[in-house]
Amino acid sequence: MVTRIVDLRSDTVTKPTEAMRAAMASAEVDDDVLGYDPTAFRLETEMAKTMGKDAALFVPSGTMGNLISVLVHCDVRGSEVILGDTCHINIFENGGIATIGGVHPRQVKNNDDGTMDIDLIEAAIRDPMGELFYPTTKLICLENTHANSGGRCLSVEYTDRVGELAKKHGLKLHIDGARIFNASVALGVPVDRLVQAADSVSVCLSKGIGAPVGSVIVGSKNFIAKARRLRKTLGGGMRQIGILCAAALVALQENVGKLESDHKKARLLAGNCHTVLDDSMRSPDGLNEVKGLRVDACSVETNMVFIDIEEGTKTRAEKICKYMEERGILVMQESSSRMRVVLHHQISASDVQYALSCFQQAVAVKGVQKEMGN
Ligand SMILES: Cc1ncc(COP(=O)(O)O)c(C=O)c1O
Ligand SMILES: C[C@@H](O)[C@H](N)C(=O)O
Repeated sequence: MVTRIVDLRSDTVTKPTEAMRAAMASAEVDDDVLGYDPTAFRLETEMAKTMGKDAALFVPSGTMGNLISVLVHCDVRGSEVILGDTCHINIFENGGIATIGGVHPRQVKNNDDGTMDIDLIEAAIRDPMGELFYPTTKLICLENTHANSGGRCLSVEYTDRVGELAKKHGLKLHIDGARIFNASVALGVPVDRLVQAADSVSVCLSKGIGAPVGSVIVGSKNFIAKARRLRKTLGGGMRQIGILCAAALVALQENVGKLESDHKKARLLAGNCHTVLDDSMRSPDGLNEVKGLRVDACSVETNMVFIDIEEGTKTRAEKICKYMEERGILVMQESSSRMRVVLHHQISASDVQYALSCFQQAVAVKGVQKEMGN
């Protein structure tokens, strides 16, 4: 009988802490459409300062944060945005920038590390001489950390170079910073420096930061004024949102300092990276030593681990996920041969060891071994 659920599906699954619930219950609130909810104002002021931008706006989700940001930058018909082919905006947001915003996506291949080659970005910029035929390039989007690359971090040097390219061509730069704090902690770069080159950033508070709901977009005062209006257009203008913002303020205080521990737990689960020299990061064994599974432990930079089923094994991800779920461990199935686990502050080191042992059993169990031809 399962007595405890170890939820590794995502860092979006965390439950509000008692401190968050207490803050929600006592939050000072007002109508944020007719004026300013005072707690929302506090959160937005804090986030603008933290991110090094002039203004900020609370939004219900990261998806809406990205949509609003793209639509503010791409404000004329026929606009085009350059973005990665495996980025969240392109894969997981229902194509909202096109279906709702009429913005044309111009995909550039994402590299394994989440970057796009800068020369390919530049090659994707439309030549104004062809304006009779071409959409108009208005925006470049980056994603840091890059989720579909396994939570890989974009360096500040790379981000600055893309920013210089955008400026050179009169374009804007938006960063989908759903997990920007994870990148900041992993890189050891202050978050405001990491996004310095960006005109706008969408930051999820409901992921590793652990708030129950919400994201914040940051940018110039003029950008945020337009974003506020667009949020209302999209139905995101909400009334006494101080109840949600109070939890986010607590989350920012409580959890940014725990992100490094989330990363360590991810490395513990993934296993040794052959290039790791620091023994404090070594783990005696990890998923990368489990026969039948393949994990690139060296690509684990933050809180995500992608787990592939080795070539030649006949088991499938859904079988392993089911086996794990029967033991109280929830894992995200990415495909028939790929699974993802995401670490967060409500996963303990003992949970990690339990998950590791269950994965080992899952691929050692007779049925699976037989299928694996052992
Ligand atoms: C990289 C990235 N961007 C944006 C989002 C969207 O955030 P939300 O789920 O709050 O809409 C997510 C995940 O949810 C994400 O992983
Ligand atoms: C699934 C995806 O939309 C979500 N952002 C996650 O990483 O869990």
